Amino acid sequence: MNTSMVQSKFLSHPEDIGVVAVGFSGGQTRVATSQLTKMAWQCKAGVDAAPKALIESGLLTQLRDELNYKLHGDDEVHLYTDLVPKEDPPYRNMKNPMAVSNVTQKLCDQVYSHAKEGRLVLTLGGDHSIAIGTIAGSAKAMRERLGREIAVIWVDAHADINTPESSDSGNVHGMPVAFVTGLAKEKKPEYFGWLQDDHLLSVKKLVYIGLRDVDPGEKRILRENGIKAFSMFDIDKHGIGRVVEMALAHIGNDTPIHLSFDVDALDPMWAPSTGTPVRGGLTLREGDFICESVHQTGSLVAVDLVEVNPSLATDHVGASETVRAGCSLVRCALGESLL
Ligand SMILES: NC(=[NH2+])NCCC[C@H](N)C(=O)O
Ligand SMILES: [Mn+2]
Ligand SMILES: [Mn+2]
Repeated sequence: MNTSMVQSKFLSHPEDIGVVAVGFSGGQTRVATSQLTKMAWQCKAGVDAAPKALIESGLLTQLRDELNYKLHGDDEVHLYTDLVPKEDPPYRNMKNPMAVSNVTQKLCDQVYSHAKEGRLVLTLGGDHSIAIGTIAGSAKAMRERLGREIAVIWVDAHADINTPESSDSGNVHGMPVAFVTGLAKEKKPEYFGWLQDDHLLSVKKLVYIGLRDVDPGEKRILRENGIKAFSMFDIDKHGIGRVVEMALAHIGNDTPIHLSFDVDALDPMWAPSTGTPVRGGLTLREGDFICESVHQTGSLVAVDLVEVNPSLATDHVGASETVRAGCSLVRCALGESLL
């Protein structure tokens, strides 16, 4: 491999990647294009569009042929339509709660089974609710394999740490961090009650980068739990280099890192085709730099790329630019740009 400069600390097969492609968007209900009926997101053409577009634009081929990784798992995209119940009324204010719970539970198993083999796991989403499954799977595998907790670097315009009660939208893609940290609790297995202690992430091991659209309730949660967060203000003030350095220092160098990258962390100039764009974001280079820096630690064990949604662009340039940006982020996290 041409990434041999970086020694992986926590992977027993650093040249192997477990790929999970999940075209699921039940964690968000905002649909910008056609007039859809209430539950029609299930069968909406293009729900599977993100992973498919990323794969069709050559991402996996590049990882295989240019970065010399051995890929395991998905060349095709899971839609998990079999896991979506016919009736799925709101529960504790959450929309599509059973569908999201079922899909993330299934994803947790998939991520876990790659991670326990000592592979890096790459998940191509889907909306950010899927991180409930990917982080739960990583956390459990690292506890079992290494007896270690994981850290999460969450790169996003949003904190996604609403509890069902603090959320205004009821969209579960705004809640994944609350569930995986145990700040949102639920006993019923069909509503995320399947999350056990060994699936959870400590709030001390969580770091945000890129925040700029945080709900008042979320600000309170961040403050009350002393969660480390670098907003766009911090990036303007210190520069991206210093911010990433501080984020990594917070985690320490003996902790496996799960990178969860929401493409809406990037400014809409680079990634317009996403469900909840917010102006004033990261440049593509700043996004790539975060990924490169995390790669360089040798601690990376999992990457999520989420919220790429080609069907939301007003023109195909916007869609393909967003896909291109997403591919770039993933390749940087996997060591492409190091000489
Ligand atoms: N993954 C995302 N794009 N999340 C956006 C969340 C927006 C808002 N905070 C909410 O709770 O609904
Ligand atoms: Mn976001
Ligand atoms: Mn997000």
